Amino acid sequence: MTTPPPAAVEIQDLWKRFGQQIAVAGLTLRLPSGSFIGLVGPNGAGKTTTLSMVTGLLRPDHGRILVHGTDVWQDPVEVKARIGVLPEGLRMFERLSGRELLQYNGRLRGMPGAEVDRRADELLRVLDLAGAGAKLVADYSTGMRKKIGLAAALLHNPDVLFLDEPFEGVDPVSAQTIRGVLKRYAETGSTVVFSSHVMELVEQLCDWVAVMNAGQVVAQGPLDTVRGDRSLHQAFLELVGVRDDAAASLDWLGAHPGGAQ
Ligand SMILES: Nc1ncnc2c1ncn2[C@@H]1O[C@H](COP(=O)(O)OP(=O)(O)OP(=O)(O)O)[C@@H](O)[C@H]1O
Repeated sequence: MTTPPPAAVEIQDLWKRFGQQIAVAGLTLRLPSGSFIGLVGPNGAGKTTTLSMVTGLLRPDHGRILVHGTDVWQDPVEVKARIGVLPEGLRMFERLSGRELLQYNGRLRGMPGAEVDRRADELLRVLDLAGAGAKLVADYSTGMRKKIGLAAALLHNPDVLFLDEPFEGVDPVSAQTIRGVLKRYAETGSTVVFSSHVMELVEQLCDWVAVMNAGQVVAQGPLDTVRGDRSLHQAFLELVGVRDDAAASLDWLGAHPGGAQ
């Protein structure tokens, strides 16, 4: 019997409630180190809430989260030094240029200035932002914002990278660039955890998948085990219980025989 790889992230009985809404309901999850992990689930499943709690941005009501064995909420400084985060709806310092943003992030993390400059140059070049390094972040497009956010998350070479929908609103060329950077990062034995709605992308990139529904994990494991002999798309629809008849009651929609009503 082979021993399983150590956990990069271990979540035990995690709960989060917003008023009447239970967003995360007793979630338990183990994400192996050195894996490329896809977190999938329908809208409102609790992915962003979970990632926010795992990365120390949102305090859980209950439960425990360990990143490489360190408790996120008991020892946040140590954990935050080891992780990189690209949150959803990333808020950035809009009046800094892309390069200044990276320099600021690097200095905040205590890195020497010369090393920050060297890495910032390389990241800007690899992410096709070299020509936009002096442009204000406020003037960046959606895809450029994702890329500079990714650069900021990678700058200190974290052990684990958390990305909330990194490909949302990104064109195919930029998506390819981001994919290349993430693959290169994962090949070094680091761990990537990203949420996405694009099953094809998760299938292409990930070797491990966790499927969430209604605040809980309904499947987790190696990609091949979770999808079985189906596509991930099909497995996902079956796991979260797709409703084929959802639109049937919209009998007023379409067909205007006697003119529009
Ligand atoms: N700050 C908040 N206040 C109130 N309810 C919230 C808040 N944040 C999340 N929720 C609710 O918690 C549930 C889970 O939301 P969450 O954003 O975590 O889901 P998600 O899986 O990331 O969804 P999506 O795929 O649409 O981004 C939803 O019902 C949402 O309305």
